[in-house]
Amino acid sequence: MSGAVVLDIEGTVSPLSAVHDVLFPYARERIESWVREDRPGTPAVTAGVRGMLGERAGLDQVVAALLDWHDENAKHSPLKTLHGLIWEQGFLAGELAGQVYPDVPPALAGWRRRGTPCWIYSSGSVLAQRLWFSRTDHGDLTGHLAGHFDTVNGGPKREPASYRRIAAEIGTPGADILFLSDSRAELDAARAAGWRAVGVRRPGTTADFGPHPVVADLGALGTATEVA
Ligand SMILES: CSCCC(=O)C(=O)COP(=O)(O)O
Ligand SMILES: [Mg+2]
Repeated sequence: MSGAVVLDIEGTVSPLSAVHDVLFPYARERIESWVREDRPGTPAVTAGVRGMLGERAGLDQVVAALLDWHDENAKHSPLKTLHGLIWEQGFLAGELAGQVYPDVPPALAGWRRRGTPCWIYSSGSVLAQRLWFSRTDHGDLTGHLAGHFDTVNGGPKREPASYRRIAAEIGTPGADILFLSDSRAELDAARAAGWRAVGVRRPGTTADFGPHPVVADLGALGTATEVA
């Protein structure tokens, strides 16, 4: 076996609406109370926000920054960490569940069967990713995954350096890694790092993928993924 597959979540294996209409509102309602009540894990989030705003930022400024970043869909790590902590409570309470397109479970199973490790790289925190794949509308898919990268252990998704770091971490040359995403900027960054990059255009989306090959679902990749 050689090669690996790396998958984006939102807009690629999961509908945008599952994140934007369900997960994000669930988190937004709770951001302020979690920070003010110093819930487990939030001191590190507050410290991370202060690291970005300045160490003297008061709690009101920290809360305002998190809410602004949330509303802008900024991918700053302290916000994404807080999202994961809040969502964990929702998943454990049965109020949230993962959602993937129907072509995703068979594709993951196929890569696993062929001995091709499949990794996730999302701006959502590793905690959020694990919860998402462990409780999907198609069951627990975590057994198909080799591991997870986010903006903390991988880096920003639009920077080639992040893709070089991940390739080194998983011990696979970039030329043998297939990256699938709905974002042209992410595909550009992966390609600049020497990865193979393929756009995924889901129903209702009109992204311009520029020079990158595009598929409508993971089944359309066929055996071409035998980078893989
Ligand atoms: C289920 S993980 C939450 C998704 C998320 O928070 C996010 O920002 C999605 O970004 P992606 O990199 O997967 O497009
Ligand atoms: Mg995406």
